[in-house]
Amino acid sequence: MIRFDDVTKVYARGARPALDRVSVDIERGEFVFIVGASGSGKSTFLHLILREERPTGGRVYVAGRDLSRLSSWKVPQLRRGIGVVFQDFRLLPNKTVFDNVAFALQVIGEQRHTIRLRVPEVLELVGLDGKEKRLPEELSGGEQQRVAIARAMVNRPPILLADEPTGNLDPTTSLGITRLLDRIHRNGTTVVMATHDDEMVDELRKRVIELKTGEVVRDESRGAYGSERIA
Ligand SMILES: Nc1ncnc2c1ncn2[C@@H]1O[C@H](COP(=O)(O)OP(=O)(O)OP(=O)(O)O)[C@@H](O)[C@H]1O
Repeated sequence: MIRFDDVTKVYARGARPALDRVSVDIERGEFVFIVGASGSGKSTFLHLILREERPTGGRVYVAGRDLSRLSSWKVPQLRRGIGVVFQDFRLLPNKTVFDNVAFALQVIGEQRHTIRLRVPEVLELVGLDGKEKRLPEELSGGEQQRVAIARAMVNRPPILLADEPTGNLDPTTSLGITRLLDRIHRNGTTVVMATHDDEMVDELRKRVIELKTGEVVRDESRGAYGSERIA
């Protein structure tokens, strides 16, 4: 589903690579944690999948498409197939829960009856039914993140990228969010989650790819957050 073939990313001439000859294959339907210290290249990894950045060397493939050969006018189509969730939720503050999620369908020109059907469906999936009319400020952090996940999933993308989705949440709330991402994964979505959240990684025991100064130093199928913690 996602393939990095010897990918290097250098942002500024002379700077140390943010990613250094990374080769990784993520199958359709996998759940993968990307871990590593701050600055190790996790966000860069996600930006390359979205073609928000382009590699300096090597190739990135998403759903069989070589992103280096993708015309600019096809980038929106690529991104439509990828839901994205961020640490800071990024909700529209003056729109209700329903409208925040509906907006993702409106911008791609979905019809009103599709929107009326899909939004309640996805809000139920994330456990927010009954809160459609609230504004983001009337929700807890965990609920706001659920809205963001609903917005990312309402278009039914085959891939979900999450960049530190539990970074602003307490441990109990984080666990709920991570379990929700796991449920989405079990429904068939390929999930890639960059995180510092050791408890989440240890709880779920999914594939773990660890980056260190841009290099893959570990890739385990049922990994823990830190390699030293593996029995
Ligand atoms: N737009 C940019 N321009 C220049 N350098 C950048 C840019 N984005 C990231 N970098 C550099 O690339 C390296 C990797 O950054 P990246 O954001 O991918 O790491 P990260 O693992 O996501 O970090 P964090 O956990 O703090 O979010 C860092 O040295 C960073 O300073």
